Amino acid sequence: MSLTIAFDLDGTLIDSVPQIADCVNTALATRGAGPLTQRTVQGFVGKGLPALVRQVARELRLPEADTDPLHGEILALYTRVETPASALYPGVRAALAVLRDEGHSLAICTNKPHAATLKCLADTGLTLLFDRVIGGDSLPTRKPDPAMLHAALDGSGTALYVGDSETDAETAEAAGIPFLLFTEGYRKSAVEDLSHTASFSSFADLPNLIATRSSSL
Ligand SMILES: O=C(O)COP(=O)(O)O
Repeated sequence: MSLTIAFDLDGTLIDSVPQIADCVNTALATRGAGPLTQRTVQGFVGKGLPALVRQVARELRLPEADTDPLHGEILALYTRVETPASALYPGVRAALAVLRDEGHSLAICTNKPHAATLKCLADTGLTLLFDRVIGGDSLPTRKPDPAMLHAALDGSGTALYVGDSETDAETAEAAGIPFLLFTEGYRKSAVEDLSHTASFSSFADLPNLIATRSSSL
């Protein structure tokens, strides 16, 4: 059976924290603030850029009035930053190619800003694999609101969402779509806390896992 499979981006297909941290720290350096470690920045990824900037500002006690300018500067850097192909998690490209060859339609549903998402997909050579790309500023609301996932799935009844975080799991649940958890990404809680969720730790296993599950969808 062919499915529409939506993927989260940061922490699912791509380990993008080094690039995000670079953008954040470049903008902070002009203020004489920071730098923040990649680990700290990773903890702020998942709810979109405005939420990340608010957490950066809180962490460093930056003046409230600086939040909007800081967001604008980070967004400008983020839209230009190069993502190396090595940022893809192992096996991602091959797994996506297999899923396409099997006739599935693929989409991106990420809270990363849309322009930065398109650049990241182009840099890593993934653009042509996806039929639809919904970014964090594509719609009035972000994940965990399910509207983004509905848009990414474009009305397809037989669908799956693949992501790495609690936000992704919550989004899938709100949309009524089955969820597959990639356990090697930026999840904040223990895997056991999400043990009711089907999971995988290697993209080499994903096509088989989807084939097994698609029979029960
Ligand atoms: O928070 C972000 O900017 C992106 O996060 P996501 O790709 O995991 O949705």
